[in-house]
Amino acid sequence: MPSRVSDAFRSHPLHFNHHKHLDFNSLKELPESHAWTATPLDHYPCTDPINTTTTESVPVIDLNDQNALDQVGHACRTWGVFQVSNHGIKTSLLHEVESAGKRLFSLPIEQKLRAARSPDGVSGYGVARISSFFPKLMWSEGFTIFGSPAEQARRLWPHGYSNFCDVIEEYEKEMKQLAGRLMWLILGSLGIAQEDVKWAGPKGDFTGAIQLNSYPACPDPDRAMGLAAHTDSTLLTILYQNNTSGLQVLREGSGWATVQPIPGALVVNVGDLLHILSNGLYPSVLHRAVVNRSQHRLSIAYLYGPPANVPISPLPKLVGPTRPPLYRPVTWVEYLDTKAKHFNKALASVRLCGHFNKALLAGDDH
Ligand SMILES: C=C1C[C@]23C[C@@]1(O)CC[C@H]2[C@@]12CCC[C@@](C)(C(=O)O1)[C@H]2[C@@H]3C(=O)O
Ligand SMILES: O=C(O)CCC(=O)C(=O)O
Ligand SMILES: [Fe+2]
Repeated sequence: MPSRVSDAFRSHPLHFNHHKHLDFNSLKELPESHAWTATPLDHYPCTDPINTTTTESVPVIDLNDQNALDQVGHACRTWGVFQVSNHGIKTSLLHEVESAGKRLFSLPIEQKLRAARSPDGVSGYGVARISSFFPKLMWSEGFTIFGSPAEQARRLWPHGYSNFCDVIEEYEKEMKQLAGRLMWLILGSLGIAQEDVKWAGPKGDFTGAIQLNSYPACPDPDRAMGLAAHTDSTLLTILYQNNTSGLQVLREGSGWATVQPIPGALVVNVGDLLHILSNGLYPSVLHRAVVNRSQHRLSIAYLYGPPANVPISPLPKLVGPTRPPLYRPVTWVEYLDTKAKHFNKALASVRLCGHFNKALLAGDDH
């Protein structure tokens, strides 16, 4: 088993031919390669009709509100996602990172491919990692940054990469701080304090990745998919979306709810590792990105995880005689490796209590 996040995908490389990377802006029709077809893999183990939509709104929480703790707890239990305002990240930094993303994606395809993510790597330009589980391609391109952005940025702009790096590094620093604050707020809403999480002491080396997602305007949006339904393999994810909607979350019992962009707000969603840590009390949220005919959409996700090699398991305080531990311990690296292999069955594959067996994994068609 690899021990570093950067090595998590060694055993499941993602091979994509460069000719599959399209210059989206030059296309007047949706190519067959991108005409999305629902597959059984779209269907997670949930009871909802998968294509129903709802007009319900994701909770918006003012972090300065004195009831923020309770509101966060309620949102995590019932939605697995919420938007935050008064989060302390300067609007100017959000705009700068948005411009940096736009600058990157508007480069010619040949230039972007110079920073292509290697098949077994984490950082760089390419299609979403989960693409290999689907017969058709998604209408999006992505750029993943894990650790320093310098190596990839130098390939994109050999003579002028420092501005991009400065903005990304500043964003990483600010996001890491906010993600820590949000994690303790979320755990606090479960009655968990810092001393209850031994591995998360002051030296706890939490890690984060930045995922820039670009969704060009699409000539046939109803037949395309920006980013297929998935949960994040994180503790939590903080997402900045520009003023174009596209993010949808699955609301149990109701269907897909659009997360309307609110200027300056950030979207926070529960990831699979928080789902495990909370012993299933705060379920990770299934989400996807749809595309539209006239507007380019950009989103920037900060994927926040625990120290790479710490076994994550249900917190002892959330386990008891009436609530046995639902998941076995798993490190972030091991979980990313499992996700790369089993995608939507990864969480079930680490579940205890006989809810899952090897026969289910045998159905993987990856
Ligand atoms: C830390 C990570 C989580 C992620 C894989 C990655 O190494 C970096 C990219 C992340 C992302 C973003 C888009 C959706 C997703 C499922 C994917 O394909 O790449 C997530 C991965 C994840 O959360 O499993
Ligand atoms: O673009 C979006 O709104 C969703 C992005 C996302 O889910 C991700 O990067 O993990
Ligand atoms: Fe996501």
